[in-house]
Amino acid sequence: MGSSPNSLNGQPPDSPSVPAIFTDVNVVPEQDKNQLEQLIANLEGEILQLRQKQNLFDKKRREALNKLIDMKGSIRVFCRVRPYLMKSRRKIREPISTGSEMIVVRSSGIRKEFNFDKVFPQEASQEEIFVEIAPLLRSALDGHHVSILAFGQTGTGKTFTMDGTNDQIGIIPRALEELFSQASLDKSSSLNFSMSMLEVYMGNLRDLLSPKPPYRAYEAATRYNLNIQTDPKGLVEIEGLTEVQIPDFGKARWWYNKGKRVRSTSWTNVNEASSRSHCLTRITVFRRGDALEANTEVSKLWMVDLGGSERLLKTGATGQTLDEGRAINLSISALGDVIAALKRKRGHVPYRNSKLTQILKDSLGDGSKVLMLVHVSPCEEDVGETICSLNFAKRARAVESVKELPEELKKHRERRIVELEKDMREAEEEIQKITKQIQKAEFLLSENKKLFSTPNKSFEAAEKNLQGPNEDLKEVIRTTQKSEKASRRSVGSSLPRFMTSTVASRQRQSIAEREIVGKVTSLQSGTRNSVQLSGSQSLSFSDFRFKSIVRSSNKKTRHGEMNANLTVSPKCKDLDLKVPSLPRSKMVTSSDPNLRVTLCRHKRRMSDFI
Ligand SMILES: Nc1ncnc2c1ncn2[C@@H]1O[C@H](COP(=O)(O)OP(=O)(O)OP(=O)(O)O)[C@@H](O)[C@H]1O
Repeated sequence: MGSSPNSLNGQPPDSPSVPAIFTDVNVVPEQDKNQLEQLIANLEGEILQLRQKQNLFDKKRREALNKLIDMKGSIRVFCRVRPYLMKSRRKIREPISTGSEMIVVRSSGIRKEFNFDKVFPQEASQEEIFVEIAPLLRSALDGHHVSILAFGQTGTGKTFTMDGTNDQIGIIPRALEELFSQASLDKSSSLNFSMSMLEVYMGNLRDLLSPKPPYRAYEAATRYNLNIQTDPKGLVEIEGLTEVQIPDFGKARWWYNKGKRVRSTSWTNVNEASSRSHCLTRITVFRRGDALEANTEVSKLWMVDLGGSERLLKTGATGQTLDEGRAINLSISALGDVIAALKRKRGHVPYRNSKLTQILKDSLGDGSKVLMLVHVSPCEEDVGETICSLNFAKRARAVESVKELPEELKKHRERRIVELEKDMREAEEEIQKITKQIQKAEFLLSENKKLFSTPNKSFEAAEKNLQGPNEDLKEVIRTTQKSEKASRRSVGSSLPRFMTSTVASRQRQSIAEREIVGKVTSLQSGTRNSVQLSGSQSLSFSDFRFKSIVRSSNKKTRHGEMNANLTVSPKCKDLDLKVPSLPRSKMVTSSDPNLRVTLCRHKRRMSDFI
């Protein structure tokens, strides 16, 4: 799930295809190798330090998010009003009106007001709902158990919210995608996921992902009655439940669709495709820190589409459908009791009253985050059901709701929330910055390692290899040699005065060097201008070979025969020359804290070029 060590900003750096002919020219003498070795060790140390810093900020971010969610309430309740459907009878005076955290039901002279953490009106999009869910997913990735439960009257849009349609994707498929996308950004730990899906149908558990055994009826194969076990630590496990590894979003989506197809649906008078059971999707998150904190944390994310609560008389249910309805209602009421007991911090929490609450036992209590999404219909004829559902949701909501807090405490709470949000943002920004620095350092490290492993052949030997058909490349190297010989007199302190550089030439040279450093830095940050060299392959303007190659290539450019491997920017031809070869004493290093790239230039022995 991490990116390649050489990648910059998650992108593999552009590495030029280095012709073998140039590889042989890359000669690293012994003394340079020692220096290179030191450089590699420094970079490794830097990476280690940066990782430690990254872990620290990640811890800060996790703590801030956790406090933030707890401050907002670890059991939160959202309400969503379904839009009118084609078949709905619409009255001029609508019974439901909404505010951002309030819903009012008016009918036959009664007026009831309910407050929730968030109320989504009829026109709310799937995206708007998901935005509010996303922090909980982050919390699950951080190691907390999270449960997202959709409930409400039959036909009010629970399945629409949780699963959605092809063009209006719901919470579960979005969450799957988001988990993988967040995991790919998380460089401080490695995250792996597995998935299970089950259905609680008439008090029995059915594995929705169980493999289809040959020679067996499908129904029989899936109608397992699974046992729920609780280990001494209080962790719940469902015996024999299929758990599949999901390495990527595509696989996750595939398994999810498979489980969905098995879910039982049957016909009632209220909803054409009514869910007759509770459908539970569990994503288990395995979070493993880096070597510094190597333990694996396991957390569960439950996304539950509860069966429709309904007045059984109204649905016209009889026989099995009536029993299904009763079972659904019983377990929803048991869930309400559990949440009420948790909220009142009662010693006894009645988990055992239903299979649903037994399954969710370890994901509803202390340290877990619970989000209940109550769904209601906008229609007049459903007002009774709507009030029932809203009363249930109200019971589930935290007692210490913000409305009931004294003004002073409310203000303090709001201030604290702003502070925590700021802390979280700052920590996230730092993490991003450090991640980029690590990527750069890793890139430099790998480049220098490549340089280190370059075979130590002589330049003459390299020249012997110049037998290939590429005359342009040969020409570049020959010109380089000639030019180096010719200009070696200009280097060194023993040069006659008239041959030393003028003020103007020194200025030109220093501008040129600065620009090269700039080019390399921009390459490190993943921006590909016309620079085709990796960091350690850049040439300094003062390098003889560089100058001569520039001259040679410029000449060629003028004649329109530029070598395909050489690119010259129209703006600054000399400085943008890209040669996919590696001058022997050019190493790329970085200086902490900003990992600024500098070219480590070395004095050359003149014999190197003869
Ligand atoms: N927000 C919405 N926007 C558009 N259509 C919606 C919305 N909510 C629900 N619907 C539509 O209403 C119908 C019933 O929705 P859905 O099946 O999701 O209800 P449900 O609560 O899951 O029902 P049941 O409990 O019987 O399974 C579907 O046709 C669905 O597409």
